Amino acid sequence: MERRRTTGTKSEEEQWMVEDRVGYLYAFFSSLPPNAQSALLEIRRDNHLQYLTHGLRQLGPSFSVLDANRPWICYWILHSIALLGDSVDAELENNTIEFLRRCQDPDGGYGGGPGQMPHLATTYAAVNSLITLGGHRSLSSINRLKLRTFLLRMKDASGGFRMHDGGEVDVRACYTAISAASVLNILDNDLVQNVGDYILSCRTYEGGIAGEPGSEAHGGYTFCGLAAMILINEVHRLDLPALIDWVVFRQGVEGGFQGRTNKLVDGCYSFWQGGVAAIVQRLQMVVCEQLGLSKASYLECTSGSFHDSETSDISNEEEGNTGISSPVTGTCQIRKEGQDDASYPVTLANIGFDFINSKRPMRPIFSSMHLQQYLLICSQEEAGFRDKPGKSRDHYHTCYCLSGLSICQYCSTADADSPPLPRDVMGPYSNLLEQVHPLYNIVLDRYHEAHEFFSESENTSQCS
Ligand SMILES: CC(C)=CCC/C(C)=C/CC/C(C)=C/COP(=O)(O)OP(=O)(O)O
Ligand SMILES: [Zn+2]
Repeated sequence: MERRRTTGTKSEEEQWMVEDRVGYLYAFFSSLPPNAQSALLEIRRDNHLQYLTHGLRQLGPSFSVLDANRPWICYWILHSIALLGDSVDAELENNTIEFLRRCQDPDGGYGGGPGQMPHLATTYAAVNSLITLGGHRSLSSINRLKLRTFLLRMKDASGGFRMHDGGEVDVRACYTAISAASVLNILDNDLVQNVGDYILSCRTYEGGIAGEPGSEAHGGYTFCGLAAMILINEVHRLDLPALIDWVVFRQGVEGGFQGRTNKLVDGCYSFWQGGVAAIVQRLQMVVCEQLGLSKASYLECTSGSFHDSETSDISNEEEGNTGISSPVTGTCQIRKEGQDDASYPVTLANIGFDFINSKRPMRPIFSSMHLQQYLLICSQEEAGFRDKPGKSRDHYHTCYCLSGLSICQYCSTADADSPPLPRDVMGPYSNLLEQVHPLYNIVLDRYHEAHEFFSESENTSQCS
């Protein structure tokens, strides 16, 4: 079959170059004897850990580098280390908590460095970093009362959020605000007000979500929009069949995902697009409802998609109930079109928790193996990960390539707490990473610790 070559925002030369480099690596891999192939598929855990720890130390004991991105660097590194099943030593942990404390603005939120203006992106990164570090000192260093005030100040008349005082309003700002508020258990109706309308205004004719109304659909923003819509309990308002259609066609012949139509694949979209695909797996009832499928068709299209116990769980549902009520998707409570707050009360604080405890009623909608192959053979370096062959490693790509690998490894199990089967993990089973909460991109056990911590009354009193 003739391969379709696309033209558009990337040049044909660029696409050929990627295909040549990727093709060369795959041909090289195929030419190797089995033991050498296995070695190439191994996650070079120790090397990655060394690269990451060195990166965090480079920020120095005083983290004095002049950069507006430092909480991000902390998050990319700490999250990567957590995904690899490790943690930093006590000194580095103390330095990081202390540094992030100095980034916290007296009026709430976190800036890119001490004394810098608070910004939603660095606030999200700082909150996720502190949750990833875990422990009382780290979690209680977040001033949630002031943070809520900062988030409310960022709220725009459109319902969206602006990144910082006087800054741009976009879907990234909506997600970072909602994600931080949700995980810290400070999400309320004032913050949620009309944010769904803003996100809906960013949908595009292709089926994905853009950064702002009128822009092009992009994987980064589609992840942000979808995750935020779930966290505010309004995901039923998105056109999920159209979104699925868009995201599945973003996986390229190389195995990796592209961020938008006619652009090159890049390892970081393994998380942004792979995360969208993994999230959608738990929304099958909403999808079926939007497609107008009856319960019988729903059962038919899910039967055999996972293990027998999974299908029998679903068949035990009340007759005629095609709603997205809790039993079908585990405990995930997702509102149906037309249901109002009064008829379908939901506690905003529990949405993230219920979501991760829900089952995945359907199999992956993308090729997990092909994506793992791209990540392990084309993105992995001796230490660290990169966008694509020919590019250099960096902490951002290391974080999102590992996050994408974790998404791939766990997306074929129906239950949140069953370990993946060896056949679903490319390379040796020792490649298995920690599982992430896909709505926040935080390693699951750190998420659970934070959820418990911020649900306890003595820790929530500063917010009431
Ligand atoms: C939580 C949070 C802050 C999320 C951010 C999400 C994210 C990655 C947004 C992408 C932004 C964007 C339009 C990149 C395009 O860059 P490009 O033109 O260099 O890349 P491309 O060719 O792959 O589109
Ligand atoms: Zn990238």
